[in-house]
Amino acid sequence: MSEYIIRTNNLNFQFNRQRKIIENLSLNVPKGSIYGFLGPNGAGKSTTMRLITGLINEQQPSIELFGKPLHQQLPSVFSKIGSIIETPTLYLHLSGADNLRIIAAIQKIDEAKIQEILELVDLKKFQKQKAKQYSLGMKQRLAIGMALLNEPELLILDEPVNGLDPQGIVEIRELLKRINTTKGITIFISSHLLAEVEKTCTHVGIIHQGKLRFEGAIQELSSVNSQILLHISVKDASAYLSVVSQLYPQVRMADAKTLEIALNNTEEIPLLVKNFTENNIPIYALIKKGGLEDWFMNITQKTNE
Ligand SMILES: Nc1ncnc2c1ncn2[C@@H]1O[C@H](COP(=O)(O)OP(=O)(O)OP(=O)(O)O)[C@@H](O)[C@H]1O
Repeated sequence: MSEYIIRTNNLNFQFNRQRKIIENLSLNVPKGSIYGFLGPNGAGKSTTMRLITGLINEQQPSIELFGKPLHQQLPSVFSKIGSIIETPTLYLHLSGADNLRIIAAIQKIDEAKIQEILELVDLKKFQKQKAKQYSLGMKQRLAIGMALLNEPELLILDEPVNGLDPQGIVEIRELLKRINTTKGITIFISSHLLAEVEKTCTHVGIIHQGKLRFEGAIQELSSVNSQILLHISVKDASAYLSVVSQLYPQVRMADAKTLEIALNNTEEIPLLVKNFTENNIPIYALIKKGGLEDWFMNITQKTNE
C-alpha cells in the first residue's frame, strides 16, 4: 500500500453556521508526489492548506500528516513542513542571502546550508542583491528557499505561480520538479490553472465549492476525460451523412450544416480531416468540444447541485 504524507478523512470546516466551506473532503497525498490541489477561486484551497498547516484549527480531528493524526503531533510536526500560505514575508531592504541568514539564525542552520539553498533555487549569482531588486519570480524562489532551510519532508505552497510571467512560471515549475526529485520532498501546491497542474504535478485533486470532484494520478485525469466532440461545418450535412457514417458510425447531424462526431482523443483529428478530403467533403470549420478543459470548466462552474 502507498504511503501518504497528507490524508484528510471527511474534513469539514465552516467559519460560521451559515455555510460549510469544506465538505467531506478526503485527500490522499502520496509520499514523493507533486500533488496539485486544483480549483477555481473561492473553492476552499487556501482554507484546506491553512487547516493542514495549523494556521486555523480543525473542528473535528480529520487530518493525518505522515501517517498520524495532526492533533497528536502538535506543534512538533511543523518542523517537518515548509510552507508558503500567505504572501511570503521578505525583508526587501536586505540581500537574498541575508533573508536566508535571518531564518537560519533562528533555526541554528549553518552558512553551508544557505549556499546549498541559493544554488538549489538558482539565486547564487544574485545573493548579494537586495530582495527589492528581485523580480517576482526571484522573490518567490527566495521564499521557497526559506521554506526549505530546515530540510522539510513536505512543502506546501499556495498558488506558487500566481502573478508570475511565463518565464517565471517555467522557473518555478522546474524548481519544484528539482526539489521533488533531488531531495525527495513531497510537494502539495494549489492552483486554479489546469494546464499548470498538468505540466508540473504527478497527482491531482480537484475541489469545487469545498467538495472533492476528482482525485488521481495525472495520467488518469487525461485518460478518463480525453473524449471529444467535433462539430464539422459542411455545405449540406444530410448529403454527406451516409458516406461519413461508413467511416464514423457514431456521426449525427447537429444541424443542416453541421456533422457531430465523437472521437476518443484529439490525435484522431488529422485522420478525420484526411478521410473527409479523400471523400471530397469540404470542411468549412472544425470546432472541438469536450476534452479535459471543457470537463474541468464544467465541473468547476456548476453552482450548488
Ligand atoms: N476568514 C474567513 N471568514 C469567512 N469566510 C471566509 C474566510 N476566509 C475564506 N472564506 C471563504 O471561504 C471560501 C473559500 O475560500 P478559500 O480562500 O479557501 O478559497 P481558495 O480556493 O483558496 O480561493 P482563492 O484562490 O480565491 O483564495 C470563500 O468563499 C471565502 O470567501
